[in-house]
Order: sequence, then C-alpha cells, then structure tokens
Amino acid sequence: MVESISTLQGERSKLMEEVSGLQEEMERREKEKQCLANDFNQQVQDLKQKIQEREEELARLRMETGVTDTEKRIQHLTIENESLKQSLSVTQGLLQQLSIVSTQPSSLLMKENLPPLTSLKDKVCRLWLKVPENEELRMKVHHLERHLQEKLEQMARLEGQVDSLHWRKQEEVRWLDERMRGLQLELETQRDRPPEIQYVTRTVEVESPTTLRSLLEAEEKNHVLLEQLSQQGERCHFLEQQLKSSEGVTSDLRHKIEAYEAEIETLRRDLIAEINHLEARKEEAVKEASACSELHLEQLRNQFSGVQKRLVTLQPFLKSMKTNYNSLRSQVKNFSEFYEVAIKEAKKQVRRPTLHQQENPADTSLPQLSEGLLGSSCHLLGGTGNIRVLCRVKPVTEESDVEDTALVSVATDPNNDSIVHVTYKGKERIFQLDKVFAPQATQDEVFEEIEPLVTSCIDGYNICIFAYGQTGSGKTYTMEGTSETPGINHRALNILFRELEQRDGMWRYTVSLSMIEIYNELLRDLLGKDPQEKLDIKMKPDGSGLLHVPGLRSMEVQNFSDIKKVLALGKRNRVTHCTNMNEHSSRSHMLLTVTVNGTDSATGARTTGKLNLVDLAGSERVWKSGAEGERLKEAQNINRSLLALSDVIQALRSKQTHVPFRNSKLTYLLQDSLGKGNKTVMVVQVSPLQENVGETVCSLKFAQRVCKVELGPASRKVE
Ligand SMILES: Nc1ncnc2c1ncn2[C@@H]1O[C@H](COP(=O)(O)OP(=O)(O)OP(=O)(O)O)[C@@H](O)[C@H]1O
Repeated sequence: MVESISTLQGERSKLMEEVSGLQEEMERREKEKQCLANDFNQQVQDLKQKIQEREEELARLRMETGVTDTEKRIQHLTIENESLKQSLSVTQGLLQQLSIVSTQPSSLLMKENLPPLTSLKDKVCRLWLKVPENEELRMKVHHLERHLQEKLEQMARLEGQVDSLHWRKQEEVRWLDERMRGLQLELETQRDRPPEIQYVTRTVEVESPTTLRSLLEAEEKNHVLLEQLSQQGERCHFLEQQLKSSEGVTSDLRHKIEAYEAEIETLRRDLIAEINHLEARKEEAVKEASACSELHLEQLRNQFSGVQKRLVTLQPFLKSMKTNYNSLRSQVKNFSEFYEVAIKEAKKQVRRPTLHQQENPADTSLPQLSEGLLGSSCHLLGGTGNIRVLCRVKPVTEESDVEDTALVSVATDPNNDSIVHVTYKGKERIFQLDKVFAPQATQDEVFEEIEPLVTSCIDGYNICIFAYGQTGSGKTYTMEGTSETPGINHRALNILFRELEQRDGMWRYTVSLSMIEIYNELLRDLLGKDPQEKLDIKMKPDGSGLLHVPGLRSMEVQNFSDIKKVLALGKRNRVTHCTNMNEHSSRSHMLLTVTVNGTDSATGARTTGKLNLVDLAGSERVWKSGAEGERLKEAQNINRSLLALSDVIQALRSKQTHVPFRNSKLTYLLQDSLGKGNKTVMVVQVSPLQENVGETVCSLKFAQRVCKVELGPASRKVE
C-alpha cells in the first residue's frame, strides 16, 4: 500500500512537473504571440506612414496642378485614402481584441499543446485505474480531471477564435497591400502624366481676370522695386567709392594734422619761453616805472601845495573884484531905465510934429527926420516895453483883377513909413504904427526890422512875432513865404543858426522846434506821430507858474537843413480848407516855437530863450464869407479867439490886474510871450482893395490898440 502510495506520489510529482513544463510552453507561446503582435503593429505603422506619404504626395500634386481635372482625381484619391484609413482602424480594432484575448492565461494554448494535453489525460486515466481504493486520492484525481477537461474546452474555443482572427488579419494585410500597390500605381501614373499647368493657367486666366490683373500689378510693382533695388545698389556702390576716397583724404589729413600738431607743440614751447622772458622784463619795467612815478608824485605834491598857498592869497583879490562887478551891474541897470525914459521922451517929441503935419498937411516945415529917429530908436532897442506893431499892405495881385485905382482904398506915405492912409466912407483916415511897409516892400525888408529881436532869444529872451489880418491879406506869405521868397520863419531860423555858429565858444546851445495848430479850439501837435491826437495846456508841475503842453513833440535840430525838413512836416499836417474868401486860406492858428537852450561851459549858467512865430487864422465877417455848417463853426471859433486876443491886449494896455489869457487856447498858449518882460512884434496885414476896407480899418484899429500895450522892460531867463 505504502509502495503504491509512494508510486502515486511519484506519478503525481511527475504530473506536476509536466504541468509546469506545460506552463513554460504556454509562456513561450505568449512571447511568440507578442512578437507576432509587434510585427503586426509594425506593419500597421508602416502602412500609416505610407498613407501619410501618399497624402503628402497628393497635397503636393494638388498644389502643383491647381483645381481642375487633377483636383477631381485628387478628390477621388482622397476618398480612397479615407477608406484605407477606415480599414486600418478596423484592423486596429481587431488587434485590440486580440490583445484582450491574449491577456487571458490559458487563451494562448495552441493546437500544438493538444498532444501533450491528451497524453496527460491518458496518464490521469491510467492513474485513476491504478488507485481505486484511495478515496481522497480519487477525489483529487477527479478534480484534476475535471479541471483539465475545462481547460481543454476553453483552449479549443480560443484556438478557433485565434484561427479566425489570424485569417482575418492576413486578409486585411493582403487587402491593404493590394490597395497600396493600387495607390502606388495611381501615383506613378499621376507623376508620368504631362503637366497640365498651362492648361490650368489658361483656365485660371479665363476664370479670373481680376487675379491676372493683380498678378500684373504685382509684377509691375516687383519690377519697380527691382529697379529701385538696382538704383540703391548703384548708389551704395557709389557711396562706397566715395567712402573709400574720403578715407584716403582723411588719412592724408590725419597725417597733416599730426605734422601741424607737432609744429604747434614746438611753437607753444617757444612761446612759453618767450612769455617767461617778457614777464621777467615787464617786472623790471614796472619796478622802474613805479620808482619814477613816486618821484613825479612827490614833485606834483610840492606844486600843489604852492598853488594852494597862491589861492589863499588870491581870495581877497577875488572878493574885491566881485564887489566891483556888482556895482557895475547896478550902474548898467540904471542906465537901461534911464535910456528907456529917454527913448519915450524922444518918441513923444517925434509924434508931436507928425500929428501936427496930419492936421496941417500943407505945413512941410517940420523935418521928416523925427520919423527916422523913432523908427531907428525902436529898431535898435526893441525894448521900449511896448509891443512893436508893423503893418504890411498887400500888393494888388493879378488874381484880384483890379485895374481901376479908384477901387484901391489904402495908401502908404513915401515920406513917412509909420503912417498908412485909408479912405473909408469918403473920409481919409490916418493910422500911425511903428512901421508901415508899402505893397512893394520885399520879404528882406520886412525881416530886417525883426532880425535884432530874433537873435536876442539866444540870450534867454522870449520873443513873439505874430501875423494878424483879414483872410487872404498875406499873413502866411509874410510868415512862411514861398520857396523863392521865404518869409520870417525861414529867415529867422537861418539867422539864428548863423548867429549860433558865430558865437561858438564858451557857450553851448541846443535848438529844438515844436509846431502846434489850434483848430476849432483844439490843440494838435503838427510834428507828433499822431497829428489827430488832441493836446491840452497845463501848468508846469515844478511850481514855476509856467505853461507847457504835455505830450507835445519837441524836435532837436542840428542845422538849417534839419529845420527845413521839420517845417515841411508841419506844413503837411496843417489843416487847410477852402472858403469863398480865399481858396487856400488856412483855417487854423499855427504856432512854431523855437527853444534855444544855452549853457556856459565855464560857469554852468543856463539860459532858455523862446521864439514864437505865429500865423493866425484870418479874421473874416461870417456873413461876408457866406460860410455855413463846418465852415461857419471854423469862422466863429477863429473870430472868438481873435476877440479873446483883443481882450488880452485891452487888459494889458489898461494895466489891469487880471488879464484874461485863459479865454481862448490861443491867448492861453501865448501867455508866456504876450505877458510882461517879453518882446512882441505884431505884423498887421491889410488888403489895399476897396472891397476889404471895412476889414482893413478894423485890423488897423486893433493894431493901434496893440501899439499902446506896455509889456515892460524885457527880462532874460537865466538859471
Ligand atoms: N506881399 C505879397 N506879395 C505877393 N503876393 C502876396 C503878398 N501877400 C500875399 N500874397 C499872395 O496873396 C495870396 C493870399 O495870401 P496868404 O495866403 O498869405 O493870405 P493869409 O492872410 O495867410 O490868408 P488866410 O488867413 O486865409 O490864411 C497868396 O497867393 C499870396 O502869395
């Protein structure tokens, strides 16, 4: 029994060994299957790669051939390709199934495993027969037998599945190979086909002219760009050449600079040496000079102390000289007063026989000498204290158109140049003034009477010369004159400059001009930048009581030609309007003021003299001129200001305490010149014509009143 058991155990162990061998065999088969699957995967990968290549090939062909017939072919190929891909995915699915099956341990039993298994079964049966008595053993064997049976069945089933899979795989591979070959052939034929590009291009041309146009434009642009590129290239080449040449020049210049630098360095060294040498010499010279100047200073100090001593001794002498001077001055003053009294007396004496002669024209016993004496005395002195009145009778000009002498009512006396005869309302009236100029008197003769007065403004006197008279009676002619026959203004300024030139020495003089127009009681600066600007008369803020016109332009003149320019400028700015009385009558008063400032270089004494040259607007009867509107207003303003002048004269004449200078702009402005201590000359212009006799008589009456105005002895303005 024991023996049989041991035999059985030995059999069992053998069986076990065989089972383990069987398992090893299964593992080997598993590995083989794995290899097979790998091969299959590899094949599938290769196929995929080929398909990829074909696809790329197709895409390339598509690019080359465009989208016509070839495109259709390519589409066909793409469809085929898609079906290939589907087949591939089917194959991959199968492969996955295969791999699932292979994961089962017994599923890898192959047909070749069957013989060992059958023999194993036989052995088990034989063992079963040998050990009937051992129930436990029997049970084990039975169990083994059953297990074996199950395995056999499972294996058979799997075997069938593997076979079918294997077959299907082979089928698939074969089908794919065939498809591949077909595609290969297709591609070969596609490649070998003649290129259809021309055809395609033509089609494209036909189909798309817009594309062609854009292509042409692009080509043109390309062409232009190519040309530009070539030009730029040429330019680059040219610049390169220039660069090369300038590099050459630069290197030459560098060499030169180096040479110059070396030279400069040498010169600099020489210069430093020279400077050092000069510095040494300079120090020596300075030392010498300072020693010399010390000596000189000492000498000067000695001289200065000597002068100081002399000055101390001179002071009493100076004092005595000053006293002498003061006594001489008072003597001179007294002499002037005495002289004035003498002149007045002389005038009285002269007038007496004249009046006698007027009353008794037949009596010629009295000599005319007395008139000469009066004229010359007034002329020489110019300072009797009275306003000097001159009368000028206008000649009968061509435009007056008067041939009949009966129409002339004014006559001068050839033997007495201070008398004028006027036939007014059938009676002859005689007017006596300081001087009467006959119609034929020249501008020169008129000026001769005024000349000494004019130059006295250099010494610090205020002079006023004004022309008065009816419109068109010759006021402007006398004051301004013409370019051929200049009047008082021109001549006065000329003589003034001549006198200044002669006096050039201890005194320094400056001459300045200003020009004011009074039009409709408004003041305008005729030399101002804006002649329309209205000015006003004000008291000077320095408390001197003098008047000034703020903002009035005063132009300094250096010579007579400067004066001419200034006068021309003023004349241009003057307002002139036509009236019925005189076409060129000026309807405004014009005041030219020449200020002469003198400075004594030695003492610093300063004089200020003023020469006022006034051309008054013409007096006229408003009803006679026929003026209306603006002209009427002008005439009224003129007459008002002349009336104010007459009132001022009246007040001065009767020595009233209040003189109404401020009643008009004209009198206010002339306050400095008409007041006391000034020298004033009035030129009365009269028309000789019968038709103007009324105005003539008025003017002459006014002139006689003025003649009696005493302004007192002239005073000099000295600081
Ligand atoms: N002595 C003279 N010799 C020659 N011509 C003269 C003389 N006096 C005046 N005239 C001429 O008479 C005209 C009028 O003279 P002017 O303009 O001087 O008068 P007025 O008094 O200034 O006039 P108004 O008051 O209107 O300005 C001018 O043509 C002028 O040349």
